[in-house]
Amino acid sequence: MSNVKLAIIYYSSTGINYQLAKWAEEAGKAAGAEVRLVKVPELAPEAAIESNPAWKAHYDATKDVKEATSDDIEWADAIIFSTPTRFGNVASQMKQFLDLQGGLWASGKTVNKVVSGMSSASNPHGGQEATILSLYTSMMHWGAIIVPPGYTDDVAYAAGGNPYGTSVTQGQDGNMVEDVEAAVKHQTKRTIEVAEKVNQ
Ligand SMILES: Cc1cc2nc3c(=O)[nH]c(=O)nc-3n(C[C@H](O)[C@H](O)[C@H](O)COP(=O)(O)O)c2cc1C
Repeated sequence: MSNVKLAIIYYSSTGINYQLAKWAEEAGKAAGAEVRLVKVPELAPEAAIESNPAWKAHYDATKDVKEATSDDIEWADAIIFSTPTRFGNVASQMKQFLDLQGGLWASGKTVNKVVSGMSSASNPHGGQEATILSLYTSMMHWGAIIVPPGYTDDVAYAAGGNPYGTSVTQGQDGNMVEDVEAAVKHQTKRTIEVAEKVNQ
């Protein structure tokens, strides 16, 4: 049984980062952590969502997933973020959520959170690393403890070998190209293990 409280905070428009988040949730529960899976609020205009059937379908399918709040950050010992790449950067929905944590940051409540990031893009080199690095830049300002997966397990290689954080390519058919489930689960387990050490 782990003493770690793990928040998995994601944004997803067509389901890829939701699936990454779900695998992280599974791994977190398997490790005995207390887990919250939450999505950041959607910001896009209704018309944009309606114009994209895959986006609309995912939006409707995940209506019941709880929305992330500052309380989830304050509550968590460890946080796994998952965000799609948008022009090589963190999705604005995720960025908005981070930017709304100024009050928490100012009161020192983001310090020593153990964090790790995941991402996806439609090209194998479409900006996944840059997106995760952008996320980590904000985490440095938070005084968070960043836990990259590195090459701490061979599963990283089969998943495309991104040491910054697990990332995946979304193919033209909308599905994942690489098999990254094991890498997500390893990254989650490792993040929890580091949080356990920090909690000691
Ligand atoms: C506005 C916009 C910008 C995007 N920018 C990139 C990009 O820079 N590189 C890339 O490979 N894919 C890009 N994509 C594709 C998305 O990253 C991809 O569809 C996403 O990772 C799927 O994740 P999701 O299903 O969780 O939303 C972009 C998509 C949109 C809508």
